[in-house]
Amino acid sequence: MTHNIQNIVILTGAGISAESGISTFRTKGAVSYWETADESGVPILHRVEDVCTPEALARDAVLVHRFYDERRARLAQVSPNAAHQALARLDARWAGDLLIVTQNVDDLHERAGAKRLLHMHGELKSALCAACGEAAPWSDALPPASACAKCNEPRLRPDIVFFGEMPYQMDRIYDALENADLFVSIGTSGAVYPAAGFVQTARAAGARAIELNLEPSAGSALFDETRLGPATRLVPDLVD
Ligand SMILES: CC(C)NC(=O)[C@H](Cc1c[nH]c2ccccc12)NC(=O)[C@H](CCCC/N=C(/NCCC(=O)O)S[C@H]1O[C@H](COP(=O)(O)OP(=O)(O)OC[C@H]2O[C@@H](n3cnc4c(N)ncnc43)[C@H](O)[C@@H]2O)[C@@H](O)[C@H]1O)NC(=O)OCc1ccccc1
Repeated sequence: MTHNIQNIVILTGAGISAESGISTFRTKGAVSYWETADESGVPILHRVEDVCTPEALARDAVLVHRFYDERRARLAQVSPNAAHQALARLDARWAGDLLIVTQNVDDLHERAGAKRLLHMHGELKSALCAACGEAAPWSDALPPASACAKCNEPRLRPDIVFFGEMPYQMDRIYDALENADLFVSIGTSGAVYPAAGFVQTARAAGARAIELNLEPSAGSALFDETRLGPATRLVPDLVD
């Protein structure tokens, strides 16, 4: 990390958790899928429209809850990898401003020790009350119809930002982007907005922009530099 860099914003996507065994997003043409697996390991493709929109929750809450229950249960079977750990080391030692903005809803960044971390699309381990907006840790003891501890309404949902919903803490993110000297994007296809637009905001503010990805992304041309390869190699190389 060169000397004239004070403030850093790091954006991560599903690619940083891929080597930990968490599946990435699939986009075939216009249709986007999430892949999980049934108990015998047979892959199941869920269309985003069926599991990750407010309409889907209204239409079939049991399916949406089962989809996120499966992904939450998967967290117990996976661990942070060398890329998560390298970012946690950088977070611990960096004297300037640093913010890790993740699109991921898994808990691998914080399990690696990252502190200056923001989940812009929510977290699997959090429950949200659809009535009063109260967020609370998700506990598996929570039967689907259980009530909100604050307003007692039985309308708890996964604390996940669905498509069509506003991502979390956008003001804090844009403040950090406008003050960044370095913007690093790791393991993201640049397919989903507003995250896919952060590189333009950072560059417009004068930041240097580096992309670390297995393959070129939809936004590669917007970066000063693209390094191709697995995150577990590229991220330690960048930060150590
Ligand atoms: C599909 C897309 C076109 N649609 C959108 O972007 C929509 C609509 C939209 C808004 N603005 C637009 C402008 C233009 C076009 C469309 C839009 N955006 C929204 O709806 C957003 C909300 C979007 C958030 C939805 N929720 C998620 N996640 C939570 C759920 C869950 O996770 O289940 S998005 C979800 O999908 C995205 C997946 O992308 P990636 O993480 O990048 O993963 P992907 O698999 O695609 O790519 C992985 C990459 O890693 C690389 N890789 C793989 N292995 C490795 C490896 N080992 N090492 C390194 N790299 C690796 C691969 O090469 C690949 O490039 C992430 O953001 C993820 O969080 N909300 C909103 O705009 O609200 C409006 C609004 C405005 C004002 C007021 C109110 C409302």
